[in-house]
Amino acid sequence: MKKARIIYNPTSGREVFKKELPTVLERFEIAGYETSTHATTSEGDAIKAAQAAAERQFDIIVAAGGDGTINEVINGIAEQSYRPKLGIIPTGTTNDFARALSIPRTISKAVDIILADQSMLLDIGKVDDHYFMNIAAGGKLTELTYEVPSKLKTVIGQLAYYMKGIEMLPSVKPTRAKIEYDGKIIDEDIMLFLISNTNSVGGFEKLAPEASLKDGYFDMLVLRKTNLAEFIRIATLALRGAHLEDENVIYVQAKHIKVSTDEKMQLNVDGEFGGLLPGEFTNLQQHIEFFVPDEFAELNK
Ligand SMILES: Nc1ncnc2c1ncn2[C@@H]1O[C@H](COP(=O)(O)OP(=O)(O)OP(=O)(O)O)[C@@H](O)[C@H]1O
Repeated sequence: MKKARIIYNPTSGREVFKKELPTVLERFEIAGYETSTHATTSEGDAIKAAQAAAERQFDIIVAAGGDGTINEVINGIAEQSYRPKLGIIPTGTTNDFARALSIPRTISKAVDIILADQSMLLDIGKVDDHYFMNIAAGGKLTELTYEVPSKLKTVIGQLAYYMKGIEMLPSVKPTRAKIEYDGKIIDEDIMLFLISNTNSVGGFEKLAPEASLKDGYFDMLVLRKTNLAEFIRIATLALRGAHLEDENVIYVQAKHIKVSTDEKMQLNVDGEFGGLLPGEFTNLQQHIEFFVPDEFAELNK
């Protein structure tokens, strides 16, 4: 009998998963899985739980939560020699990775995808000694995401980021950065850089339109020094994916990237604080096997 470990964050999003857990377990049992669950208790707990599940040779791990929970589960298994397949039930406030995989937000539909048993090996990113699946970013602008209180995020979701962003825009200053990628160098004053594994970032679905989750490449966007008016113009273009032609935007694909800055700069990894730069980023091609819907599989043949 196949074994499934369900790791869920009971505090995630609107806290609805626990109520549906008995139904979810029953569906997995009917489909032939022996199931067990782990409710996460604090930050970092899903890392340990996922690592233990890999060591105990579970066939699959189901991660129910937001991007934070999925990030931790990935960090728990990325370095293991045996890595269970990963199913996602998006129940968080931010579910960028699930959106990139076209996984539905409804719990029962997300379970359908896992039980349909279609999986694909996908890329993840590594920065120094931790892993990410969506994005690593730096720049004064990205630092604002930590300033949104989590209560506020739960209540109004994505909007909280934008409100805080608009409030902080006038104080955003450029930073001198040296970015080495696959043997080339960018050495300029920049507003921000984004090293993206997926095309769906912070609610902007067309930010890195060519990003593929199996090609082994990051899509890197660098925004050169701009004034406030230019910045707002480019952000508006980015909403509909028309920013790549702008002379202030550098868009390249790379497997290996090193970033260092003159001033102290924080790194944001999958929406959380990820330490200070410098940082070295490596794309680990097709490193983890995920359950995906037909729609995603068709587009990513
Ligand atoms: N029982 C718990 N109590 C408090 N925090 C927890 C608990 N379990 C996990 N966490 C932390 O909550 C973080 C965010 O979780 P997750 O992404 O699943 O939910 P979310 O609702 O999308 O969160 P966010 O408000 O950060 O967007 C996780 O990275 C983890 O560190």
